[in-house]
Amino acid sequence: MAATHQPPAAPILISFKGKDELVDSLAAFVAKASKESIDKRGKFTVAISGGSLPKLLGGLTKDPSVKWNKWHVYYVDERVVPLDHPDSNHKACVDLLWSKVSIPEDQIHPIDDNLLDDLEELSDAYEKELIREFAQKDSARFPIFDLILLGMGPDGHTASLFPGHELLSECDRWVAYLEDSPKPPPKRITFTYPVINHAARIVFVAAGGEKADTLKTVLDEPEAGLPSARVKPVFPGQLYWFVDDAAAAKVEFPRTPFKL
Ligand SMILES: O=C(O)[C@H](O)[C@@H](O)[C@H](O)[C@H](O)COP(=O)(O)O
Repeated sequence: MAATHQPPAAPILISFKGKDELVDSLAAFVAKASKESIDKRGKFTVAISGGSLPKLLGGLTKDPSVKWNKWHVYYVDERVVPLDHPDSNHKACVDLLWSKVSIPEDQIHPIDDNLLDDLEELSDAYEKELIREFAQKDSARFPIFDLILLGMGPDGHTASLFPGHELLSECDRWVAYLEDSPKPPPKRITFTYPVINHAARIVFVAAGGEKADTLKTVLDEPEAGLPSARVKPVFPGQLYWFVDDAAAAKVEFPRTPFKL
């Protein structure tokens, strides 16, 4: 189809004075994305990474307009630990987000923590969760999430896709595993680039001066190929960067004013 041959749209960089402004605007953006999807298709499919992201999404839980019962939630990457372990991304999201809102339990999709001893099975099982949600109604080769939310590590990694790792070139699987993550814990599963890049909207969220050098490299020198710079939405998807001024301090890439 002609549409898929279009080059990816340029990222949209939005920088906020401080974290509070970032949190409020991110909440408003996600609430709007959720409303648009629910109005159009009756549901909102979203995938979330770990790290500081669940906390930065906290503003959403105060928005009474969000129809949580239409949300279908997945994890972009997950640490291979029990679901009640302090390192679990699911646990962080439950504690900071899902325990405060009313998403039906069967619409929140954590990893199967009966399979922690077999990473191949664990990642296959998670891939099957995605197939159940996405593959029945259309024969698309990859899932198309309404929204994927990502963080970025100081080495430029995103999800559990790390610099120099062989998973950077994984193009067939939807969900892959690794046992050698440089960021602890070492065992993780992760969406691959094709899944991330097929989302309708991809939003990176990064705050704090310790991300300034990496953000500059990702946005001003994408050819350096850091994992976060390899996130390039397939047309007509759109990539956004929601950052604070501290993270954007060194970036020359043009900012776009925030508007809903
Ligand atoms: O589970 C994880 O470790 C991640 O999904 C990872 O990719 C994270 O999003 C970044 O490392 C940013 O983490 P911070 O937001 O905490 O810097």
